[in-house]
Amino acid sequence: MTQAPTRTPDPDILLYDTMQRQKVRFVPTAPGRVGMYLCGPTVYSDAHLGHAKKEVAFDVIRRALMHFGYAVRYVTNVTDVGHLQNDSDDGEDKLLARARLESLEPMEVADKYFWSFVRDMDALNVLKPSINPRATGHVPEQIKLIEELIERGHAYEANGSVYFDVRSWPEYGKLSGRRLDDQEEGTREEVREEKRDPRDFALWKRAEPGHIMRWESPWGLGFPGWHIECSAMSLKYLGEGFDIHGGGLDLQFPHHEAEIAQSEAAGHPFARYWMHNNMLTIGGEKMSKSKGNFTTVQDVLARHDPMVVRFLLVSSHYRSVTEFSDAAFESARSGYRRLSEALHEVERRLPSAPERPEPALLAKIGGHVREFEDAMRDDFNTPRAVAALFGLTTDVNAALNAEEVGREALEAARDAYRTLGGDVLGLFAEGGATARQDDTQVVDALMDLVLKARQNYRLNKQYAQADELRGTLARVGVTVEDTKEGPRWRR
Ligand SMILES: Nc1ncnc2c1ncn2[C@@H]1O[C@H](COP(=O)(O)OP(=O)(O)OP(=O)(O)O)[C@@H](O)[C@H]1O
Ligand SMILES: [Zn+2]
Repeated sequence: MTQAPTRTPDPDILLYDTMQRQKVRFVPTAPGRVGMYLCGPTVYSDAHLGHAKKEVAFDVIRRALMHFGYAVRYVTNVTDVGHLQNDSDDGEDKLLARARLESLEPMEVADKYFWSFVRDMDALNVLKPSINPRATGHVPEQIKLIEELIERGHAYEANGSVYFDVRSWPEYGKLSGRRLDDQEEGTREEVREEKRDPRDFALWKRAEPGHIMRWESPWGLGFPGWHIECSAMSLKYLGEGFDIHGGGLDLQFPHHEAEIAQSEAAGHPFARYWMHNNMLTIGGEKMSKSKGNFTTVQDVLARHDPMVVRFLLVSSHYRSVTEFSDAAFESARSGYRRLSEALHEVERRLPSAPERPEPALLAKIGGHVREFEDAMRDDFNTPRAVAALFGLTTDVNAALNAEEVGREALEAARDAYRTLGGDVLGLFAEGGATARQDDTQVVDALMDLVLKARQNYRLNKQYAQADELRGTLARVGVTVEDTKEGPRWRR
């Protein structure tokens, strides 16, 4: 989704650029337009709440840029090949391992977890990407980039695999400041011998016999390495020197370092700003699949309103750690309720609000809007932005409790909640769990009535009418069964 800008692009946005290690003023290459790339999921298992923190963090950044008048092209990839276990150059492909475990085709695994990811992100009100390219759909682009690197002397073939020659690129390590890492743990002797330097990383891997995800290449049958897809796809869809590249802090090294080296060494200027989200932790440790200390987004959503989950995530800054705990959910729930109840009260009163001048209240509301925007201009400081919404709520509640508030002030308050809390932070979405719960109650009550009516028809031997009711329900996918305990329905 690329929203048409509604205001002149704001020139005063500061963001923390990991490369420059400081907050800098954001100046896009094309005035008013932002190209943004985010490293997306490896689709081999359900997303956990840590993944959601990253997605929500960058969704808010995107929404804020849109709010500040920029048209954003937001590209995030789907890794469906090449991500090997232990994130190294050796080991089994994460998708293949999963496919064997679940007796599925690798592409079934990719689709299953891709759609599960999409459902989770929809529930959390994360905007859909403008482009959502898959690694397997861009193998020719990856091969071309690897060929360019070989031509320029920055990559070499060894035994059907191709490695990036780190020693040929002195800038390698400039993002993370790390210069040495041998990444050799768990690597087979054979792979170690293939590399000229232990830091070299795979651009292309020879497919061992039995490896089913493989493609023809100038180096024989194989598959792309994990890092190269992001360079190939971001450059393809956003162009050289695109604006913002995002991802989790843990991806800085080796993944982002590799992305930069292999793009720039091939002659393609890469991202101009690097943004990294910090981790969601549990008991102080990073939530991660491999540690097994994770809670899936689905499990969380089964217990909590998605808007409360989102509120919890935006209540801490994207560069801060978010600790996952029952207490954190409890406080997010009460915080979110405070805001949403005030908004609902404002909207409830609006249709019958009187016309009356309230300059003092309007000025207060305007002040909170400015505080919110200033916070978001300052490296997307969502905790300060949320505090501004609480400030707004204190003033709005005081006015609502004291007197009948006029239309103009109520409209200003509603717009503040809907635009800042809704459009920018992505809160107050329709159809959140609260709404769903209400719907379930309504549907249950209606179905009770319908089944009682059908029972009455049957008692009165009006079988045609009883069957018609059952038929109508069947057409919308509801089955009625008669059991000893009475009729039951399911869909
Ligand atoms: N706990 C977390 N908090 C924030 N972001 C996270 C967290 N875990 C993973 N991410 C981000 O999600 C993306 C995908 O991560 P990845 O698939 O490696 O998840 P993971 O749980 O760390 O898996 P593994 O333990 O197998 O490495 C990365 O950008 C990563 O930074
Ligand atoms: Zn990436």
